[in-house]
Amino acid sequence: MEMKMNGVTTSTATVTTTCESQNKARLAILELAHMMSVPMSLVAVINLKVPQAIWQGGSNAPISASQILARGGAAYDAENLQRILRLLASYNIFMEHLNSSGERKYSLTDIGKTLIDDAEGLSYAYYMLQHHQDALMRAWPLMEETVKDPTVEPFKKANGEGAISYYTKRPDVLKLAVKSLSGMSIPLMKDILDSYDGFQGVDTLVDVGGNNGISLRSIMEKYPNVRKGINFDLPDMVANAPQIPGVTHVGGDAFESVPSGDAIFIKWVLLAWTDEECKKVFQNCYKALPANGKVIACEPVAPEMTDESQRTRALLAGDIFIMTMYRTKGKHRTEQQFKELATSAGFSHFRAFYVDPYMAVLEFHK
Ligand SMILES: C[S@@+](CC[C@H](N)C(=O)[O-])C[C@H]1O[C@@H](n2cnc3c(N)ncnc32)[C@H](O)[C@@H]1O
Repeated sequence: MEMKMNGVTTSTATVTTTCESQNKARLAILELAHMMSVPMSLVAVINLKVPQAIWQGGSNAPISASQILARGGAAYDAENLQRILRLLASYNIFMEHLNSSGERKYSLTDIGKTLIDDAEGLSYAYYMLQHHQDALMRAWPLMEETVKDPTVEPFKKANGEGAISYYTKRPDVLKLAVKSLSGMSIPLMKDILDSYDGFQGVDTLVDVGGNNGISLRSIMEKYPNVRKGINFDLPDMVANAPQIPGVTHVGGDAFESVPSGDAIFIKWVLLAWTDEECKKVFQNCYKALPANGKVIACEPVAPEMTDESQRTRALLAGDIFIMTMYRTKGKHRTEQQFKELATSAGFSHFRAFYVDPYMAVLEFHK
């Protein structure tokens, strides 16, 4: 609607729209200012064992905050737990069931169920705990340092040493790190192996940066043609790796050399290295492979376009995590960046398979 007063034309529609967009902007910035409440609430419910109290071996029947606490047997504050659960319900981690008398009960959504341990005692809960432990939390306030001085990682500035050396010196921290990696790997490997068949025809498979060998185990269970698995990682990492039929654990440094095999698997490793380091490892892989050999990398692939989708946000947030914790110049790379790195090390053919929303399988053929 247009109004003319004293020769000035005012449009109420425009005023309303401007006002609405300013309100939305103020709301958005407040949500961001309080964002830390979300991961810290998740950590709190994991530590309080709330998901298991609701899950009860699969019943997942809605229960109230006081019933959740009663199942744990502790006389804790139900009102405050309910406040945490309400926030997490707004992020679709719990489903809130509000009855006519105003009582709130909670069950687990699909996201909440990722926090429930499987038969091996693994889940995404350990990934949440790993990412929010004290040593990592100390590094976050130093993130701006990556812009001012990209030569030293904030993690190192905060803790006096790099992340891997920090983990390997502390048995409890290392245990959590390994559990968090395994909890992510098992469902991811299942998805990959359901749709990617590039392990067919491989007899000896090397997993570079394979940690405890759990990915090799999944591959060899699905593909019995892989008779020999070589799990290659830093000596401190393989020192206590579990025995897996057909798998030999080998300690070493991928920047120096990698063991030979028909194919080389490398998952969730390249992201933590600089371009120069990746090139060096690609060159070492090239030397270790036969004429028709291939590298099968499984890494997050950054989108070319920036948008507001959950996938883009998860991948870009992961990129900042790497920059802050592992290598200021490690990164989530685009498909094109991966291709250029591998080509510079001599690989001639490249294929990408988007089998998972976060990680893609990238094949580099000799
Ligand atoms: C993020 S973890 C990924 C582990 C495993 N591939 C997975 O997907 O669960 C990175 C691994 O790379 C290993 N690593 C780091 N630097 C290495 C090096 N120079 N040579 C061999 N392995 C290395 C680490 O010890 C760690 O186990």
